[in-house]
Amino acid sequence: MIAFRDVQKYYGDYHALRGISAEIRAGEFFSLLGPSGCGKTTLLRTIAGFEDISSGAVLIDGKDMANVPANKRPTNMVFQSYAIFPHLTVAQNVGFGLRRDPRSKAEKDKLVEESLEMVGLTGYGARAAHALSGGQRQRVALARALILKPKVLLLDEPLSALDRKIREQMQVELIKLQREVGITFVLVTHDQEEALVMSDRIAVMFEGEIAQLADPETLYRRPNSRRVADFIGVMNFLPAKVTGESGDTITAEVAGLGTLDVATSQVSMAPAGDNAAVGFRPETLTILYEGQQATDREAPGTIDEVVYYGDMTYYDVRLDGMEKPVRISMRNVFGRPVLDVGTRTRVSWSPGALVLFR
Ligand SMILES: Nc1ncnc2c1ncn2[C@@H]1O[C@H](COP(=O)(O)OP(=O)(O)OP(=O)(O)O)[C@@H](O)[C@H]1O
Repeated sequence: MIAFRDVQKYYGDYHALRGISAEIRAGEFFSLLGPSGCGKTTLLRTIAGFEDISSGAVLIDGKDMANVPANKRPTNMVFQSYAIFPHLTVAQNVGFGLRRDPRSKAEKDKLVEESLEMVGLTGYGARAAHALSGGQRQRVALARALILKPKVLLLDEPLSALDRKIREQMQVELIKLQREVGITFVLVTHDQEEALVMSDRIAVMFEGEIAQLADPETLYRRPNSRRVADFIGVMNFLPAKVTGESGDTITAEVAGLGTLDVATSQVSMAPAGDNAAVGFRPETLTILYEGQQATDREAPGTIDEVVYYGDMTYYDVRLDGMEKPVRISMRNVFGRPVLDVGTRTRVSWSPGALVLFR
């Protein structure tokens, strides 16, 4: 549907996009995720035609967009600042893009009504746009984009100005909407949780390059570098040394955990650094209570810090012999006490849950 072929973009001397090659499939919810300044907005704008590229190509449906101006592309963009016109009604805002459309007023009114229904604003047409909440305004902006039936909807941090509760609600609504209309959505966000929740696939970007492009689960379970692992959620790292390889097993000496064998499928193929490391997510470790057995391996340690979240508790545990603690998340099941700082404990872990970076 959309293809980037070695896209390079310079702003003067600044190299903002450094050879982007990727494909976005028709009908998918695709996110560009990365820290501020990594080039995700610039990349999104090259799809819309708001940004020229320095070299390479952007194709939509196989057609090179080089000489196609923004208003001739099958795309529409929704911005963070939901630029709607406060002095117009909701219906006038939504129908704005149809003002030069030759269809009759009755037909256009019907389209406006349909679009409002899609975003859950049935009956709001006559309201003044300035009298809407942030979430409602964002819906109006969406309806205004959808009424033009674009093949691709481009979303530039559309939810970042909303309160957490409304943002989470809108995330779910956007996924539903996307499934319903079947349009390709491309979302820019710096919020990893948002990207994980909403996307079919995510491109993680750093400094003008795509570091990894994968579905949410692969990004979370099998990040291809420590940097990606660190950006998506919490990952613990322990220094490791690879001591042997045979067939599809690699043996590593891991600080705090000892010697272990990992399958090559658990080894990330990031560029080799001087030192290897193993990474694991907080929920793959478990604190063992008195009398509890480890499901696989266990290691002794001391609780350094306790952060209580109601439904779960984070424990920072210093494994014996380690200077820095690892973070462990535990679901708070009824009847389980929260352990105190300083408690000696045992940690259950499984070699199958970790990733070896080297
Ligand atoms: N018009 C411009 N002129 C010069 N430099 C620019 C221009 N637009 C963006 N840049 C620079 O290019 C880099 C990428 O910008 P871009 O807006 O794509 O980043 P981003 O990942 O979307 O970040 P943010 O989340 O902060 O918007 C930044 O360092 C930015 O300062």
